[in-house]
Amino acid sequence: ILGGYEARPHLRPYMASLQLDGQHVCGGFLIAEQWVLSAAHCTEGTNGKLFQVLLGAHSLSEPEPHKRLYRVRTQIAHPGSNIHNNRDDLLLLQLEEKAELNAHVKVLPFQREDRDVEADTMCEVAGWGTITHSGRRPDKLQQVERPVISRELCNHRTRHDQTITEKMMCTDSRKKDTCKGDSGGPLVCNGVAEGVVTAGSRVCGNYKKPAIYTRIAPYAAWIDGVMASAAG
Ligand SMILES: CC(C)CC(=O)Nc1cccc(-c2cccc(CN)c2)c1
Repeated sequence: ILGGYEARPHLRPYMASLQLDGQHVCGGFLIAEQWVLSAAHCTEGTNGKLFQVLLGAHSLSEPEPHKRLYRVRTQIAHPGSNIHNNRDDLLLLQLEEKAELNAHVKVLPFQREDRDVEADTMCEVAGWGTITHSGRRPDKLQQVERPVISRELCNHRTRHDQTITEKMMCTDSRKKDTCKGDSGGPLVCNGVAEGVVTAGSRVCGNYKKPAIYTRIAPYAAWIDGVMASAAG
């Protein structure tokens, strides 16, 4: 997160850190006791290795009472996701066991009504992604408030030039923005997860490249289907 600030500890008990060999790679969030939603592009370069999911954390390094690392039973990328564009950039992770829910570990409801969030709506996004252009990584969860911008503006020739589909949404990226390692985290508007951070043009803090999110509502049926079929 560029231009943000340290989150109040455990005010976002749904936040997950997707880790490989103890290193934070991407964000994610708890959508059910045994399921985390993140971004498919986070699996780039992992050579099919499974993530581990850290829940209940504020600091990535310090011991905290409700912090717990979960193994992943299965990772399911949306069948439409690919490395060439940001379309269908969603990843579902089934934990080896149900997460122990408590004050620091909670499920975040996601939007199921497929209607655009109005432009200028202030939303918030949090993550352990880089906090400087030089790529400094924070130890503690950061957050920032960002206004939604219209798809029309986001699709302008000088911005993302007609690549933003009706299954995506954008927020202003002037100075305050998502950045590397924030992918997979939720864009929360009025307490509901409306979007999942995607890398887009992999540029941060430049108003010409607004932040892009995969809207969740259009994928509610896919998410429910995967969770139901894996329920076993
Ligand atoms: C395996 C993945 C971590 C690879 C990756 O995502 N790289 C990468 C590099 C630079 C910026 C970003 C990035 C992320 C989220 C939002 C934005 C733009 N606001 C950029 C993402």
